[in-house]
Amino acid sequence: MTDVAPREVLQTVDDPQLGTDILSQGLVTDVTVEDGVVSVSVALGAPHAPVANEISRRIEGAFEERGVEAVVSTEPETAGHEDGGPLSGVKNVIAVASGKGGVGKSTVAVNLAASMVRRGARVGILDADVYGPNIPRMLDARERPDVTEDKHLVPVERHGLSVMSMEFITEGEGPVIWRGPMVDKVITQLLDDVAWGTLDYLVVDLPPGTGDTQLTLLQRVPVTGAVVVTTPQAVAVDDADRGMQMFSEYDTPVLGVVENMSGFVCPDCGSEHDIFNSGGGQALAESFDLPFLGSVPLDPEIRTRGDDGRPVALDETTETGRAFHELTAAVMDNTSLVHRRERSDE
Ligand SMILES: Nc1ncnc2c1ncn2[C@@H]1O[C@H](COP(=O)(O)OP(=O)(O)OP(=O)(O)O)[C@@H](O)[C@H]1O
Repeated sequence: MTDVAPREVLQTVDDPQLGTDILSQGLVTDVTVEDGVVSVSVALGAPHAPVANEISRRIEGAFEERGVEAVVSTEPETAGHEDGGPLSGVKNVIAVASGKGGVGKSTVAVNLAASMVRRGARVGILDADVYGPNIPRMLDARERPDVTEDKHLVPVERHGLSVMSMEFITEGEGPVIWRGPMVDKVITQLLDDVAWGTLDYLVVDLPPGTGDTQLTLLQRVPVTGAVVVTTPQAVAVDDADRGMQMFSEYDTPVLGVVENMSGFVCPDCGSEHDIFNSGGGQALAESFDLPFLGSVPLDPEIRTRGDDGRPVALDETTETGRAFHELTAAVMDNTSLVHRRERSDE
């Protein structure tokens, strides 16, 4: 052990996505040696991202090759939003957005959040779709949230997720037609007056388009990254363009594009049909130079399980469950990438 310099070893470990070594990238936050065992802390920003496991394995392997045991911890050293506000225990805010309504944005948000839980993360979901909140139905979370002594709403727990929806605070008054300032007030309440606690990820289901809710959220919260959901039909480039402009105005990185309702696997004959065409998501990603995160098939189980409050992503034995699991891995890896890029730019 004595002739192994830990920092020199770390310099030989490359980041799998960026290709540069993790030491010069500034990812190593601490190195200690005790009883011949090297402890390394790396800041990767996105807990339970597969890339974090890969980097840990690379570090351990590099030491093992030199006959040294290494223990790696990948938890980020800070909580995330350090303003001391209600989101200060939240490490990553992931906004799920779409240019148009009805493309399955809420479905993707719920299943993404459920898959993150399956991967071991602490996750909350905020239904910010003030005009059509459907997260409570998709998770069968209908009860009124408790209120703490200092008047904070306690998210409803379901399938390991902390859930909050504007439907909880409007007592199911039905569809609302709200003007900008009112939307602003409700979103502010959902952000400020909720006891979110410690979360690795807060997934936010935005309403479609580029309205008041999106602007309030982007102004008020440091959103770590956005996931854009689209369908395979000819994508309305104008809508997408407005969305991308909005995110870039607020310096919000777009983590990538998901194509939903991509191909239909016929339950009777087993063959796949491209009912809505295919490749629209990939094309959208390419035209904006964004990562393509994956596609989700048109699967009747998505709707039936969504209606029963049991997201399909909870069951990885199904092909659709696995599709969500894979795209969630890509979302988490790209979230980590945002943090790692930030550190190497510091
Ligand atoms: N891949 C899919 N296969 C089958 N049904 C789906 C799929 N994705 C979504 N759905 C169904 O389509 C309907 C609309 O989905 P969802 O509410 O997620 O869309 P949205 O984009 O969030 O809509 P809104 O514009 O109202 O916010 C739901 O009934 C949902 O179960």
